[in-house]
Amino acid sequence: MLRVENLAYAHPGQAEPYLFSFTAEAGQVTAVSGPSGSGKSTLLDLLAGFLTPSAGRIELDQQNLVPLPPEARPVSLLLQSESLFDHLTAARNVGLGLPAGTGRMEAAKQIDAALAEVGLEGIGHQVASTLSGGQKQRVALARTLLRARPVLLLDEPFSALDDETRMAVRELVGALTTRHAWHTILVSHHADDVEALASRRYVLNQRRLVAGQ
Ligand SMILES: Nc1ncnc2c1ncn2[C@@H]1O[C@H](COP(=O)(O)OP(=O)(O)OP(=O)(O)O)[C@@H](O)[C@H]1O
Repeated sequence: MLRVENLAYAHPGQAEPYLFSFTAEAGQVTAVSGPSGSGKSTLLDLLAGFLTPSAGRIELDQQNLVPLPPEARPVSLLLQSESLFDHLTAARNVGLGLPAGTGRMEAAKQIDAALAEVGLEGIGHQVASTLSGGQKQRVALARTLLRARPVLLLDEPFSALDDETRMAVRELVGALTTRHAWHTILVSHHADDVEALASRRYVLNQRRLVAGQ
């Protein structure tokens, strides 16, 4: 279980800190919504380690993550778009999720398996700039698979996609979360994404997270 307790942070110039507390279960999507400027990205940045809280804990299965720098956290981040290197092939982008020193044969095997799992068998040779928005998000998810980190942060991940693609990628996120027991935190403005995916919902209100409907 991911347990966030009284995680406090104020941006420069803010008199009152955000104070975040919530829990997220393995294998489930936990949604965080709230109006623009309410602090959703601030929460994700704290979880990813890009911001340092003034107090509070982030515990994953009893381990406190707060002292860990971003690269050592068991956390992956998937944004709206632009998370691939456009000049690299899909396979090279996926391979960035592998630990340094993975042998070539082993890397090729794992990359192929990850691409197949996200429904992109056989497109490994294609340069990322030639892929559709939905394919790019699938490649980013394949890279996340190889990173094998148990917390997945999603910041408006479907916003740049057309309706049909968004539903397919959304379904894939749900399936991967269940299969790999990820603690997936979804930040979304879209009620239908939250409705379709989230087992637990929180709303940011006056610098606090409150249980949503
Ligand atoms: N580096 C910063 N310095 C000062 N204030 C900041 C900084 N980053 C964010 N803020 C302020 O903190 C508040 C929360 O910002 P945040 O980006 O977390 O909101 P959000 O809910 O993610 O918004 P949106 O939905 O528009 O992305 C906003 O009032 C913003 O102006």
